[in-house]
Amino acid sequence: MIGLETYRVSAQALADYEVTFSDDILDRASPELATCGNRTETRSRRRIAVLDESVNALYGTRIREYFEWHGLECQYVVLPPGEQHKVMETVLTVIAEFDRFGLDRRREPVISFGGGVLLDLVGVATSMYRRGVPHVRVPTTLLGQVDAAIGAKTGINHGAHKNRLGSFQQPAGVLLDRRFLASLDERHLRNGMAEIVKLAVVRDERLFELLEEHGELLIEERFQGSSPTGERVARQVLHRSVQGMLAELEPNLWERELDRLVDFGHSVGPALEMRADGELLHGETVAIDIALFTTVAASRGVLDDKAGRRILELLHRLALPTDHHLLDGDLLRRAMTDTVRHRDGRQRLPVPVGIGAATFLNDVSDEELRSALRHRRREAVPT
Ligand SMILES: NC(=O)c1ccc[n+]([C@@H]2O[C@H](COP(=O)([O-])OP(=O)(O)OC[C@H]3O[C@@H](n4cnc5c(N)ncnc54)[C@H](O)[C@@H]3O)[C@@H](O)[C@H]2O)c1
Ligand SMILES: O=C(CO)[C@@H](O)[C@H](O)[C@H](O)[C@H](O)COP(=O)(O)O
Ligand SMILES: [Co+2]
Repeated sequence: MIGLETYRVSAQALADYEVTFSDDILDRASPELATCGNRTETRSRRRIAVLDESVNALYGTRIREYFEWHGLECQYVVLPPGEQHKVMETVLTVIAEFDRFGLDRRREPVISFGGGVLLDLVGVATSMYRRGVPHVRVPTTLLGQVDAAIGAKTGINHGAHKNRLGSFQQPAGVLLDRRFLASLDERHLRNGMAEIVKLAVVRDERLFELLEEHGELLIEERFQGSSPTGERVARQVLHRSVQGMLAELEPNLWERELDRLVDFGHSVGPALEMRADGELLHGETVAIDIALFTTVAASRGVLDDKAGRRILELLHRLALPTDHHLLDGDLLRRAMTDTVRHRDGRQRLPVPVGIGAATFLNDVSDEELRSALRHRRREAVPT
């Protein structure tokens, strides 16, 4: 007690989880999937697995064979793919399945197989159910592997807003297996590349160079290492991306600090993504946002023209969009209003000051943004 009427409660939550690269998690000889997330002494042989519909079609048989071989009794829930399903209704469907299964509180990890959409929404369900049940994440998209799966954020869209509802929930474990990327279509590979470009621009010049030199090869080989160079670079790029992302996330996992470099690409992007209503993928809006704020930085002179050009050229080379017809002055203004609220009253706009280095701006006017947009359109390479 610190006064006559006041009791202070002070407790700390420890985040402690592992992100593990594994070469073939569905190989029955790999123990990771069978053991991941079950750290309690009273181990259970039951699991509930939530699968994206496409992942189920492609890998469902192998996943079922794996759990069966390991003597785990598993219930399967298959969810339809697509950002339009990242809503509360789907979360409640998942929760109804937990009830039907009779999910124990700690010893029966929920295991998710899918991209960022599925992981985000199952994350919401697992963080709410009994106020938190363990969740093992198995990302099957590039974007999932380098970003969505490895931090502590869960989220669903609500109203007109991206990720308006969600929670911070550390995963019980994350298993990264690039073999899943073999079946990913080219657009979704490029989409994942956008989050890698984001990270490279703000903190890792070497990663940026690797993308400049080998980005197209990586996409062509779907990160499967069909050539010796492709193999070496795929491993390097995935490891540098995950390592760099975790280095940004770990010291600020609960986002007490709102100046976040990994928000680069996400200042007006989320509003554009919602407005485009399925026409643009998440990573594509990240690319458009990167292009816009690179232009802001170059126009201000905090970024030299050569570096600015390299960033835009890399986006073009990776066939990522750098503009969209729905991006206009009105959208920019409304996006910034919401972003400032999300960042607690300040803009905190990450912008590059070189390749691999960034700063935050807090005084960008609506006119400056509109002017950057006009500038981008004048410079746009006709296709
Ligand atoms: N929580 C976070 O920190 C965080 C970070 C970044 C992005 N996100 C969220 O992630 C979402 C985007 O994730 P995404 O890009 O992975 O999209 P996604 O989950 O929609 O998956 C993309 C598509 O690929 C299909 N698919 C998945 N795995 C496949 C495979 N191995 N082979 C073939 N097809 C496969 C899916 O069915 C889907 O159609 C957005 O909602 C974004 O907000 C969250
Ligand atoms: O897209 C996401 C998370 O949703 C990440 O790629 C990104 O690094 C950041 O977490 C976002 O910039 C901020 O996300 P949010 O708080 O707006 O959901
Ligand atoms: Co993102």
